[in-house]
Amino acid sequence: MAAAVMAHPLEPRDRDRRVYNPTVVDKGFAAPLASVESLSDVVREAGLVAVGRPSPRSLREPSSGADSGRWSPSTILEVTDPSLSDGSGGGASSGIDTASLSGTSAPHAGAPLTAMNVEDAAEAETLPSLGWPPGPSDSPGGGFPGGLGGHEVDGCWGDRIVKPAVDEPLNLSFHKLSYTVSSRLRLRWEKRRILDGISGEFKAGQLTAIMGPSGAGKSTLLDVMSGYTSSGVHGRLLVNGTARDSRTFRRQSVYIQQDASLHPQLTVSEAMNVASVLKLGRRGPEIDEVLYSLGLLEHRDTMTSRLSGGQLKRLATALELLSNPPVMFFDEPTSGLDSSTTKQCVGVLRRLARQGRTVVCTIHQPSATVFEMLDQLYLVVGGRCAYSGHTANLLPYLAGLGLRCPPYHNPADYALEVAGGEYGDFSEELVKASENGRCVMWTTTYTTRQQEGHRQQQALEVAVEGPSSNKLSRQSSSVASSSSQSEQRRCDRTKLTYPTTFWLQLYVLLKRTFLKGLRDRMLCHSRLYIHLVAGLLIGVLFLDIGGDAAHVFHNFSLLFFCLMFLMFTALSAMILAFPLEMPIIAREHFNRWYSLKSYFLAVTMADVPLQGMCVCVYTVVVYYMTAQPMEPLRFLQFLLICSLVSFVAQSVGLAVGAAMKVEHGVIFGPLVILPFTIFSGYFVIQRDAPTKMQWLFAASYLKYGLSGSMLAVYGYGRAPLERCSDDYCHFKRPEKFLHELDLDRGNYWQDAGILFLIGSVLRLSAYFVLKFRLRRFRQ
Ligand SMILES: Nc1ncnc2c1ncn2[C@@H]1O[C@H](COP(=O)(O)OP(=O)(O)OP(=O)(O)O)[C@@H](O)[C@H]1O
Repeated sequence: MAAAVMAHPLEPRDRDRRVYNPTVVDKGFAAPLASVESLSDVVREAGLVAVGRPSPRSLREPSSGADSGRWSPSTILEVTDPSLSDGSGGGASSGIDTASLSGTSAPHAGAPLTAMNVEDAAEAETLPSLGWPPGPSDSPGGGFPGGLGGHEVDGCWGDRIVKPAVDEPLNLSFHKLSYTVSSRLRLRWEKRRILDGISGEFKAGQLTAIMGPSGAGKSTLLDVMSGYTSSGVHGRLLVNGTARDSRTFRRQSVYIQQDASLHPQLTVSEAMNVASVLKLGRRGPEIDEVLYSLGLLEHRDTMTSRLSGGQLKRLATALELLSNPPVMFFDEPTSGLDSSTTKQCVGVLRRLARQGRTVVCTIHQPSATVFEMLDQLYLVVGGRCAYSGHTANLLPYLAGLGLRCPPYHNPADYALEVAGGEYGDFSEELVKASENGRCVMWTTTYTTRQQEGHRQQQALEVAVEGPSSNKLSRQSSSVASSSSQSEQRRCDRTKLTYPTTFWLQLYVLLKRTFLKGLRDRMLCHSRLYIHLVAGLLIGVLFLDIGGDAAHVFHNFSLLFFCLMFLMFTALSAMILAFPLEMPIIAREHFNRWYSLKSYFLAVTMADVPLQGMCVCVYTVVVYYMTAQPMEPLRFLQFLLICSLVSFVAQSVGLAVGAAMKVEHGVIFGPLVILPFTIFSGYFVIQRDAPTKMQWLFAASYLKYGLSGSMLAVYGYGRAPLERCSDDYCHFKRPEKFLHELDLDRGNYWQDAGILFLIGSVLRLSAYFVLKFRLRRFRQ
């Protein structure tokens, strides 16, 4: 029997009665002490019907209207005072109708909840809504009703609600899956099979852990299942029984890798905003909701670089959770976490699963408590399946093979010891017994099988009595219509490659890259100062030589040095742009935040203002101090040529950075551009070079830079130089000097055009190299 009491749960008079007041929920937790996360605790502490033990009604009635997809307060709790219940101690739960767990009316309708026990399902379905929208963000408590100010949330984030249940549960299965790589062994390419014909199923609503000894193939299996690795994979991958379409599946799943690669220069909320706009096309209320549910709300203004390891992992999950994906893969989400944080982390994964998601993770040596929190275990040994089934069935399974776990021994440890060969080599027996993952008899518990039987019995009754005679049929028809709607939504989504347009992606990524650049003050300022200081030094060294006919060769050296300097600074600024971000690009691009095109364009465009400023500062200082001709057109032409040379050098840097690792790029980059200096026309004039080497001059972009800058300074009918600090100046007339250097027939605009062309082609190549590298990076 349900009872709604109009008082705060912690008010003394009600504390005595131990009754929770649902109206507090309705009012958005306005009461000072009832913070949202403590709701379940309050109920538990109060000795009431646990959150995981709702009434049948609360299980069946999702909220409607504007709040659909979430659970309205009325469905959160219909709290029953045990004293008023039937005395079974289970309160309303004692009356749970197992049919209500069939998933027909639940938010994860259609998801087979075969291995979920009653409590688990109830836990999933009675998770309270956060009552969005929250109050003003500057309110105490971070804008959440009920207030979180000063509340230590880190300790209980595993107990919180996360995103609303998914509307499209997906069961993944794989049959005879193999993955082979070719590796080079003593000048020979050898094929190595890492996954060997394994099968299995990862169900919606369940938390599946992949375990096994080191090197068994756990991460590889996750890579293959998530689609992160696709070449070299053979076998059948199915989603809800039909062949997996990799493009569609990428829209439905996210993969959170072991090393949470995030942008250290952004705060938590900035990172969430970027993810939200890219994934949802807007900055939504989901941000605070998700942050809250993962215990990060009070850290939202913290720089990502200052987060702890566990917080980083949670942030990585929060970023992907924004799009409410039905399938989530986690590679070792608990590595590096202490036991308490590990428990919280697995708690979050379990909750994500309970809301209808398919959650698969790899895990190393879970404690007995953590192991109990898992639903399904997929044990891998040498790329084959040693066990696939419910965690509760592991020990009976092993016992059936004569492998008895010692009393008080952690089952997870025992399984790993067996798999690792500590009790002898049982791998063949295990693989045989599990039929390499095909055997499904261990996937359900005894209790669940009973529930399953009960549900089938009910379905049979409905079929006999007719479709309209039972509420189950009504639920079924609503499921049918919702599944056709979700089918429609799926079709709509299939047309889109990314959630947002190219231009929005470009805008967001540009903004993010700018922000990161500005935050990296050291790099940003030092680049500017280096150009200024170098300009001043060169200016002093070559002071006033520009108009002196006795120093034309010195001026020639000066112009060449200017190009060299700008070339190296531009190259080194861009050479690290991609290698350092490769893990981040791989994650974000794979999880469909943006296309590679928009990322590439944003990164290359974002550096333009800073590099432009650097070139301007340097050029203005040097041009003025060395007394080059004070004609605006000549100055602009010189500036343009300098900018184009740095554009080309940036493109070389991007291409080298895209193709190589950081350590290789730093060494190899300067080596790539050195040959261009030899054939620039400074050391050897083109007409004096052997005929067979003439083409190398044509390929040297520095030659066009030097030719262009000389023409800008001395070309186009410049008047004879007025000053001559020597007794005799042979090159008083600039055209005579240009003729000496074989530049008198040169064309400035042609040089500028060729430089632009070379820069663009190199940039395009950098894009394709990056695309290729990204593919290789995922293998
Ligand atoms: N691209 C590859 N080329 C060659 N060998 C590979 C490749 N990918 C994986 N392997 C090998 O496959 C085996 C399984 O690797 P995987 O990373 O999946 O193991 P794991 O079970 O996750 O190990 P750990 O628990 O230590 O992380 C390892 O021996 C690894 O060296």
